[in-house]
Amino acid sequence: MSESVLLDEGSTPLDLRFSDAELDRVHDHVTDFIAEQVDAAGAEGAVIGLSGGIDSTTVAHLAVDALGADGLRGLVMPGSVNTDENMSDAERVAEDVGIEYDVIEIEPVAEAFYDALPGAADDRMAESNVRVRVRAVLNYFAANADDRIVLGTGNRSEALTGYFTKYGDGAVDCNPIGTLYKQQVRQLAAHVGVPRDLVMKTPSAEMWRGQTDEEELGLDYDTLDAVLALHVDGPLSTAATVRALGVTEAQVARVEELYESSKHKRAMPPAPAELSL
Ligand SMILES: Nc1ncnc2c1ncn2[C@@H]1O[C@H](COP(=O)(O)OP(=O)(O)OC[C@H]2O[C@@H]([n+]3cccc(C(=O)O)c3)[C@H](O)[C@@H]2O)[C@@H](O)[C@H]1O
Ligand SMILES: Nc1ncnc2c1ncn2[C@@H]1O[C@H](COP(=O)(O)OP(=O)(O)OP(=O)(O)O)[C@@H](O)[C@H]1O
Ligand SMILES: [Mg+2]
Repeated sequence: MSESVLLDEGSTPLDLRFSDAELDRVHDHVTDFIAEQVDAAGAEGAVIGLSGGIDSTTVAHLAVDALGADGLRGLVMPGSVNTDENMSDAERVAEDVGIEYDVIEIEPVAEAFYDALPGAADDRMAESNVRVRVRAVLNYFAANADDRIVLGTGNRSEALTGYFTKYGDGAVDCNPIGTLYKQQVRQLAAHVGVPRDLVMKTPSAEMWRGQTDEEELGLDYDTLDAVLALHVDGPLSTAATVRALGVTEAQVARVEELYESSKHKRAMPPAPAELSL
């Protein structure tokens, strides 16, 4: 099946997909970026956490195109919430791209944190963010030990909505797909040969059982991407965005709220202005 047939399913409020020629250029731009980042760090290669989801799968394919299979090490890190299907997909991705990978059970590490601060894990988000941050520590443990950098898998849609854990999956050395909306990541995934079932998989952070990104965000990714592109990244007012996309004012307001409330995640931690003494 051709890529265009694969991705033509369903209708999107705004088509942000690249032409075939653009897609080749995006591929080369991103693989050059990965190679340059490793080179600039004077590192031997890169580390990536593999979840079986489309973002990490796409970055793994691009990184192997950039660095060769020896240049990338995968970490598959199941916790109590991850489904067996996702974890076996993550291993399948590592095998498909031919990289060495480790499978590390994170629950004992996370449990040590829960025991260290009794009661804090009663808050579901606090508990879930610990697992995400445990994975970040392990990524850096592997990177430090092997002289590698940590590849992020964050995309533009997640960055603009703050849909990541601060110093968790956001703790990385670079974000190769960080300028691409989710819709474009899906297209690039098909372009680099990611199997169809992974391209079409429902995005999930797997913070808790049954979680889906779209349910938690309150919008489907195609609508989110469209509002981000026209209103947050683009020049259109709320009213013009509503007219252009056929979305509701409430949907635009939701995107604005996500964007505004997550500004702190896109900035260096602030310090007071320098005092002249
Ligand atoms: N205005 C502000 N200025 C400075 N700092 C501020 C702040 N507001 C909160 N904070 C700090 O940020 C913390 C909250 O941020 P954070 O710890 O990230 O936690 P939070 O944003 O509450 O939760 C993480 C979100 O990202 C989603 N996520 C996580 C991981 C992976 C994925 C995925 O797509 O795979 C998605 C997750 O489902 C959830 O919606 C606060 O505890 C506080 O320390
Ligand atoms: N169980 C896991 N093992 C290893 N890495 C993980 C695991 N869960 C999450 N990660 C890392 O955290 C990143 C953020 O998760 P996220 O869900 O946004 O991406 P994804 O799973 O690759 O794609 P999707 O958003 O479509 O589910 C992943 O891309 C991966 O690098
Ligand atoms: Mg996921």
